[in-house]
Amino acid sequence: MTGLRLRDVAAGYGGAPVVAGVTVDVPAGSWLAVVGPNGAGKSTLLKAVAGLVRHTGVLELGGRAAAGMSARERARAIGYAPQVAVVPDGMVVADYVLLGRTPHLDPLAREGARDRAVVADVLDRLDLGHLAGRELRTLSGGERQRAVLGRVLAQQTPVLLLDEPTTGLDIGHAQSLLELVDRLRAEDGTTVVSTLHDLVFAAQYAERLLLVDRGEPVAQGTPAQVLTAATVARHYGAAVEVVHTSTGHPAVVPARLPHSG
Ligand SMILES: Nc1ncnc2c1ncn2[C@@H]1O[C@H](COP(=O)(O)OP(=O)(O)OP(=O)(O)O)[C@@H](O)[C@H]1O
Repeated sequence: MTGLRLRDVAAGYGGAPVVAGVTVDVPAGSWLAVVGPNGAGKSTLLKAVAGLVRHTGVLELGGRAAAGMSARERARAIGYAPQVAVVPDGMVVADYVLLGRTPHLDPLAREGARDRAVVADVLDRLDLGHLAGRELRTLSGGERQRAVLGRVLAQQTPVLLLDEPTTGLDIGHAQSLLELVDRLRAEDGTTVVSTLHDLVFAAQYAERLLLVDRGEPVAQGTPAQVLTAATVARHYGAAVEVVHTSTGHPAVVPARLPHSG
Protein backbone atom coordinates (compact mmCIF):
# COMPACT_ATOMS: atom_id res chain seq x y z
CA MET A 1 0.00 0.00 0.00
CA THR A 2 1.58 3.24 -1.11
CA GLY A 3 0.22 6.66 -0.34
CA LEU A 4 1.62 9.99 -1.43
CA ARG A 5 2.65 12.94 0.69
CA LEU A 6 3.46 16.32 -0.83
CA ARG A 7 4.63 19.30 1.18
CA ASP A 8 5.14 22.66 -0.50
CA VAL A 9 5.99 21.00 -3.79
CA ALA A 10 6.98 23.23 -6.70
CA ALA A 11 7.87 22.12 -10.23
CA GLY A 12 8.64 23.64 -13.61
CA TYR A 13 10.84 23.58 -16.63
CA GLY A 14 14.04 25.39 -15.76
CA GLY A 15 12.91 28.95 -15.09
CA ALA A 16 10.36 29.91 -12.47
CA PRO A 17 8.17 27.02 -11.33
CA VAL A 18 4.85 26.73 -13.16
CA VAL A 19 3.18 25.11 -10.16
CA ALA A 20 4.11 25.80 -6.54
CA GLY A 21 2.99 25.51 -2.94
CA VAL A 22 1.28 22.13 -3.32
CA THR A 23 0.63 20.40 -0.01
CA VAL A 24 -1.60 17.36 -0.21
CA ASP A 25 -1.88 13.83 1.16
CA VAL A 26 -3.20 11.01 -0.97
CA PRO A 27 -3.78 8.04 1.35
CA ALA A 28 -3.09 4.57 -0.04
CA GLY A 29 -6.14 3.28 -1.89
CA SER A 30 -7.72 6.69 -2.41
CA TRP A 31 -8.33 8.76 -5.54
CA LEU A 32 -7.34 12.42 -5.90
CA ALA A 33 -8.46 14.35 -8.97
CA VAL A 34 -6.42 17.40 -9.90
CA VAL A 35 -8.72 19.86 -11.63
CA GLY A 36 -8.38 23.39 -12.91
CA PRO A 37 -8.40 25.45 -16.10
CA ASN A 38 -6.07 24.96 -19.07
CA GLY A 39 -2.44 25.76 -18.39
CA ALA A 40 -2.94 25.73 -14.60
CA GLY A 41 -0.06 23.30 -14.00
CA LYS A 42 -1.97 20.02 -13.48
CA SER A 43 0.11 17.93 -15.91
CA THR A 44 3.31 19.46 -14.59
CA LEU A 45 2.38 18.37 -11.08
CA LEU A 46 1.73 14.81 -12.27
CA LYS A 47 5.02 14.78 -14.15
CA ALA A 48 6.83 15.90 -10.99
CA VAL A 49 5.32 12.99 -9.05
CA ALA A 50 6.27 10.65 -11.92
CA GLY A 51 9.85 11.93 -11.72
CA LEU A 52 9.82 13.43 -15.22
CA VAL A 53 10.07 17.05 -14.09
CA ARG A 54 12.26 18.26 -11.26
CA HIS A 55 10.60 19.33 -8.05
CA THR A 56 11.44 21.11 -4.83
CA GLY A 57 9.71 20.47 -1.51
CA VAL A 58 8.82 17.13 0.03
CA LEU A 59 7.45 14.40 -2.22
CA GLU A 60 7.14 10.99 -0.59
CA LEU A 61 5.81 7.67 -1.83
CA GLY A 62 4.95 5.17 0.86
CA GLY A 63 7.00 7.21 3.32
CA ARG A 64 10.12 7.32 1.08
CA ALA A 65 11.48 10.42 -0.62
CA ALA A 66 10.76 10.07 -4.34
CA ALA A 67 14.01 11.86 -5.19
CA GLY A 68 16.02 9.01 -3.63
CA MET A 69 14.41 6.25 -5.70
CA SER A 70 16.07 4.69 -8.74
CA ALA A 71 14.30 4.79 -12.11
CA ARG A 72 13.50 1.06 -11.80
CA GLU A 73 12.10 1.48 -8.30
CA ARG A 74 9.91 4.31 -9.52
CA ALA A 75 8.73 2.30 -12.51
CA ARG A 76 7.65 -0.50 -10.17
CA ALA A 77 5.87 1.95 -7.89
CA ILE A 78 4.30 4.42 -10.33
CA GLY A 79 2.39 3.90 -13.54
CA TYR A 80 2.11 7.15 -15.48
CA ALA A 81 -0.13 7.69 -18.48
CA PRO A 82 0.65 11.01 -20.19
CA GLN A 83 -2.01 13.16 -21.81
CA VAL A 84 -0.38 12.70 -25.20
CA ALA A 85 1.77 9.60 -25.49
CA VAL A 86 4.44 9.08 -28.12
CA VAL A 87 3.87 5.59 -29.44
CA PRO A 88 6.62 3.58 -31.15
CA ASP A 89 6.35 3.24 -34.93
CA GLY A 90 5.37 -0.12 -36.33
CA MET A 91 4.46 -1.69 -32.99
CA VAL A 92 1.26 -3.67 -32.47
CA VAL A 93 -1.07 -3.15 -29.50
CA ALA A 94 -0.23 -6.39 -27.61
CA ASP A 95 3.55 -5.73 -27.81
CA TYR A 96 3.03 -2.16 -26.68
CA VAL A 97 0.98 -3.24 -23.64
CA LEU A 98 3.67 -5.85 -22.91
CA LEU A 99 6.17 -2.97 -22.53
CA GLY A 100 4.36 -2.27 -19.26
CA ARG A 101 5.88 -5.48 -17.88
CA THR A 102 9.47 -4.25 -18.42
CA PRO A 103 10.06 -3.05 -14.82
CA HIS A 104 9.16 -6.55 -13.59
CA LEU A 105 11.59 -8.42 -15.85
CA ASP A 106 15.15 -9.21 -14.89
CA PRO A 107 17.63 -7.36 -17.10
CA LEU A 108 17.86 -9.12 -20.50
CA ALA A 109 15.12 -11.59 -19.50
CA ARG A 110 12.21 -12.26 -21.82
CA GLU A 111 8.62 -12.05 -20.69
CA GLY A 112 7.05 -15.24 -19.31
CA ALA A 113 3.61 -16.81 -19.16
CA ARG A 114 2.57 -14.61 -16.25
CA ASP A 115 3.44 -11.43 -18.18
CA ARG A 116 1.48 -12.62 -21.20
CA ALA A 117 -1.48 -13.49 -18.97
CA VAL A 118 -1.45 -9.99 -17.46
CA VAL A 119 -1.41 -8.48 -20.95
CA ALA A 120 -4.30 -10.68 -22.12
CA ASP A 121 -6.32 -9.69 -19.07
CA VAL A 122 -5.66 -5.96 -19.57
CA LEU A 123 -6.53 -6.14 -23.28
CA ASP A 124 -9.76 -7.88 -22.40
CA ARG A 125 -10.72 -5.45 -19.66
CA LEU A 126 -10.04 -2.46 -21.89
CA ASP A 127 -12.02 -3.89 -24.79
CA LEU A 128 -8.84 -4.10 -26.88
CA GLY A 129 -8.71 -7.87 -27.45
CA HIS A 130 -9.85 -7.59 -31.07
CA LEU A 131 -7.15 -4.97 -31.71
CA ALA A 132 -4.23 -6.92 -30.16
CA GLY A 133 -2.50 -7.43 -33.52
CA ARG A 134 -3.17 -3.97 -34.94
CA GLU A 135 -0.40 -1.40 -35.42
CA LEU A 136 -0.80 1.48 -33.01
CA ARG A 137 -0.65 4.10 -35.76
CA THR A 138 -3.76 2.61 -37.38
CA LEU A 139 -5.93 3.01 -34.25
CA SER A 140 -8.54 5.69 -33.69
CA GLY A 141 -7.71 8.33 -31.07
CA GLY A 142 -9.83 6.64 -28.40
CA GLU A 143 -8.44 3.17 -29.17
CA ARG A 144 -4.89 4.51 -28.90
CA GLN A 145 -5.72 6.20 -25.59
CA ARG A 146 -6.94 2.85 -24.25
CA ALA A 147 -3.77 1.12 -25.47
CA VAL A 148 -1.67 3.68 -23.58
CA LEU A 149 -3.68 2.98 -20.44
CA GLY A 150 -3.28 -0.72 -21.09
CA ARG A 151 0.50 -0.39 -20.97
CA VAL A 152 0.25 1.44 -17.64
CA LEU A 153 -2.21 -1.05 -16.13
CA ALA A 154 0.04 -3.96 -17.21
CA GLN A 155 2.73 -2.35 -15.06
CA GLN A 156 0.61 -3.29 -12.00
CA THR A 157 1.91 -0.49 -9.81
CA PRO A 158 0.55 0.55 -6.43
CA VAL A 159 0.28 4.15 -7.68
CA LEU A 160 -1.41 5.28 -10.91
CA LEU A 161 -0.95 8.78 -12.33
CA LEU A 162 -3.41 9.34 -15.13
CA ASP A 163 -3.28 12.57 -17.10
CA GLU A 164 -6.70 13.15 -18.65
CA PRO A 165 -7.40 9.42 -19.07
CA THR A 166 -10.81 9.97 -20.66
CA THR A 167 -9.72 12.43 -23.37
CA GLY A 168 -11.04 11.25 -26.70
CA LEU A 169 -13.09 8.43 -25.20
CA ASP A 170 -16.83 8.17 -25.75
CA ILE A 171 -18.98 8.22 -22.62
CA GLY A 172 -19.26 4.42 -22.48
CA HIS A 173 -15.54 3.73 -22.83
CA ALA A 174 -14.74 6.60 -20.46
CA GLN A 175 -17.06 5.19 -17.85
CA SER A 176 -15.74 1.63 -18.14
CA LEU A 177 -12.18 2.87 -17.90
CA LEU A 178 -12.90 4.85 -14.74
CA GLU A 179 -14.81 1.87 -13.28
CA LEU A 180 -11.83 -0.37 -14.01
CA VAL A 181 -9.44 2.02 -12.28
CA ASP A 182 -11.85 2.35 -9.37
CA ARG A 183 -11.99 -1.44 -8.99
CA LEU A 184 -8.19 -1.59 -8.84
CA ARG A 185 -8.34 1.10 -6.17
CA ALA A 186 -10.97 -0.71 -4.10
CA GLU A 187 -9.65 -4.26 -4.53
CA ASP A 188 -5.87 -3.81 -4.64
CA GLY A 189 -5.56 -0.56 -2.69
CA THR A 190 -4.13 1.23 -5.75
CA THR A 191 -3.60 4.94 -5.13
CA VAL A 192 -4.88 7.07 -8.00
CA VAL A 193 -4.05 10.64 -8.96
CA SER A 194 -5.66 11.83 -12.17
CA THR A 195 -6.24 15.10 -13.88
CA LEU A 196 -9.78 15.35 -15.19
CA HIS A 197 -11.45 18.12 -17.14
CA ASP A 198 -14.78 16.37 -16.86
CA LEU A 199 -15.98 17.61 -13.48
CA VAL A 200 -18.96 15.26 -13.48
CA PHE A 201 -16.67 12.23 -13.67
CA ALA A 202 -14.23 13.86 -11.22
CA ALA A 203 -17.00 14.17 -8.61
CA GLN A 204 -18.16 10.60 -9.20
CA TYR A 205 -14.81 8.85 -8.91
CA ALA A 206 -12.44 10.94 -6.81
CA GLU A 207 -12.81 11.14 -3.05
CA ARG A 208 -10.96 14.42 -3.02
CA LEU A 209 -10.27 17.16 -5.50
CA LEU A 210 -7.35 19.56 -5.71
CA LEU A 211 -8.18 22.68 -7.68
CA VAL A 212 -5.17 24.39 -9.24
CA ASP A 213 -5.34 27.78 -10.93
CA ARG A 214 -2.37 29.60 -12.46
CA GLY A 215 0.11 27.33 -10.73
CA GLU A 216 -1.43 27.64 -7.29
CA PRO A 217 -3.56 25.23 -5.33
CA VAL A 218 -6.69 27.27 -4.60
CA ALA A 219 -9.04 24.68 -3.06
CA GLN A 220 -9.03 21.09 -1.92
CA GLY A 221 -11.60 18.87 -0.29
CA THR A 222 -14.49 16.62 -1.17
CA PRO A 223 -16.17 17.19 -4.55
CA ALA A 224 -19.10 18.90 -2.77
CA GLN A 225 -16.71 21.28 -1.00
CA VAL A 226 -14.71 22.21 -4.10
CA LEU A 227 -17.34 22.18 -6.85
CA THR A 228 -19.53 25.12 -6.01
CA ALA A 229 -20.92 27.35 -8.75
CA ALA A 230 -19.01 30.32 -7.29
CA THR A 231 -15.67 28.48 -7.26
CA VAL A 232 -16.11 27.18 -10.80
CA ALA A 233 -17.11 30.66 -12.03
CA ARG A 234 -14.13 32.25 -10.34
CA HIS A 235 -11.45 29.85 -11.56
CA TYR A 236 -12.81 28.67 -14.92
CA GLY A 237 -14.73 31.79 -15.91
CA ALA A 238 -17.73 29.55 -16.57
CA ALA A 239 -21.38 30.05 -15.69
CA VAL A 240 -22.53 26.74 -14.26
CA GLU A 241 -25.19 25.12 -12.16
CA VAL A 242 -24.37 22.41 -9.67
CA VAL A 243 -27.11 19.79 -9.72
CA HIS A 244 -27.07 16.44 -7.97
CA THR A 245 -27.27 12.94 -9.38
CA SER A 246 -29.55 10.31 -7.82
CA THR A 247 -26.48 9.00 -5.96
CA GLY A 248 -25.93 12.43 -4.43
CA HIS A 249 -22.82 13.34 -6.45
CA PRO A 250 -22.57 16.99 -7.45
CA ALA A 251 -22.73 17.41 -11.23
CA VAL A 252 -21.42 20.63 -12.72
CA VAL A 253 -23.37 21.56 -15.84
CA PRO A 254 -22.97 24.67 -17.98
CA ALA A 255 -25.72 27.25 -17.51
CA ARG A 256 -26.68 28.68 -20.89
CA LEU A 257 -27.55 32.29 -20.31
CA PRO A 258 -30.32 33.80 -22.41
CA HIS A 259 -29.14 36.42 -24.92
CA SER A 260 -30.09 39.89 -23.90
CA GLY A 261 -31.96 41.85 -26.56
N1 LIG B 1 7.90 21.42 -21.55
C1 LIG B 1 7.52 22.65 -21.17
N2 LIG B 1 8.38 23.68 -21.20
C2 LIG B 1 8.01 24.93 -20.82
N3 LIG B 1 6.78 25.23 -20.35
C3 LIG B 1 5.88 24.26 -20.30
C4 LIG B 1 6.19 22.92 -20.69
N4 LIG B 1 5.09 22.15 -20.52
C5 LIG B 1 4.12 22.97 -20.04
N5 LIG B 1 4.60 24.24 -19.90
C6 LIG B 1 3.85 25.41 -19.40
O1 LIG B 1 3.54 25.19 -18.04
C7 LIG B 1 2.25 25.69 -17.74
C8 LIG B 1 1.41 24.58 -17.13
O2 LIG B 1 1.22 23.58 -18.12
P1 LIG B 1 0.50 22.20 -17.77
O3 LIG B 1 0.60 21.33 -18.99
O4 LIG B 1 1.04 21.66 -16.51
O5 LIG B 1 -0.99 22.70 -17.55
P2 LIG B 1 -2.36 21.88 -17.41
O6 LIG B 1 -3.04 22.43 -16.21
O7 LIG B 1 -2.09 20.43 -17.44
O8 LIG B 1 -3.13 22.36 -18.71
P3 LIG B 1 -4.21 21.66 -19.71
O9 LIG B 1 -5.50 21.60 -18.94
O10 LIG B 1 -4.30 22.64 -20.82
O11 LIG B 1 -3.68 20.33 -20.11
C9 LIG B 1 1.67 26.23 -19.05
O12 LIG B 1 1.83 27.63 -19.06
C10 LIG B 1 2.53 25.58 -20.12
O13 LIG B 1 2.64 26.41 -21.24
